[in-house]
Amino acid sequence: MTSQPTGGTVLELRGVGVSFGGLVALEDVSLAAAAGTVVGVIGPNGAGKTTLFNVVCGFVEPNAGAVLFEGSPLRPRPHRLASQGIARTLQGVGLFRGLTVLENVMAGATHSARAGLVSAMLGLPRSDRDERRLRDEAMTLLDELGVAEHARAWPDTLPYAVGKRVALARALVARPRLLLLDEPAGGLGGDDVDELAALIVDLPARASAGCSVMLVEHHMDLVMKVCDQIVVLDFGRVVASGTPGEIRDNPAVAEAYLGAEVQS
Ligand SMILES: Nc1ncnc2c1ncn2[C@@H]1O[C@H](COP(=O)(O)OP(=O)(O)OP(=O)(O)O)[C@@H](O)[C@H]1O
Repeated sequence: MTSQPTGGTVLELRGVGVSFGGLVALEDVSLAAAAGTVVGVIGPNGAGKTTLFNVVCGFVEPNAGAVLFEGSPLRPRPHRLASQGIARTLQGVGLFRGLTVLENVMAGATHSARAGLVSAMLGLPRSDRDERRLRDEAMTLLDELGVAEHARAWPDTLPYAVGKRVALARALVARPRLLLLDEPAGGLGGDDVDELAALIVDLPARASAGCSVMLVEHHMDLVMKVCDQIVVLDFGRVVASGTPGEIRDNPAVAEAYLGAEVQS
């Protein structure tokens, strides 16, 4: 890996290491995610995938290496992530139960609204124009993701697959330049996974606000379908990276998964 940021690289990890006490969760991990692409991070259980995401989000501080976002050192702060241009969806759904679907999506953009939902919750004055703009943006996203009819519903009443889409809308409303998807297909059935794949493939090229995508996923079928580049972790190290075709044929990948159940 070069020491100069390459043009068009949105996220770069250089020699990142993370230890939890004596346990090495990531060791000398280097990877680069090109702008406008979908990058998959795969590997058996305990390989370090979630830890890698947590490093990018600032939940875990690496004890070695560097993280660069758009060529500059990234000092991620979980509470400021959206304003730094990064959004993340969680495993499961993770919507706020006390807010409607529309309010949940609006809450994803509070950093960009001069006075947003947080102000509203705190009873602070806010600009009607800001709120209208945010509401429109949130509705547009729900519409794009095919779940606008649920805008006034409460999260608890939603079918699981709809909840996942709402969570995606909430992440997208902040117009991230990098979107981290943590097991987006988890808990979804076959048809829903296919529809999700189509949505993910389109994310980098969205007219309103395209973004690069990095995803952690056990669902191999989805990974192979949507990713431009795949990074394979095993015991905290990168054991392979390449296109889906290269990864499929890589013996080191088969070895990493030997004995591990691969969901397809
Ligand atoms: N906060 C923590 N404290 C101690 N050990 C941790 C912590 N977080 C992760 N680990 C350990 O680090 C290693 C990597 O875990 P991580 O959750 O990143 O793997 P993963 O690839 O996401 O696994 P899975 O596919 O099961 O979610 C594991 O051995 C895990 O037990």
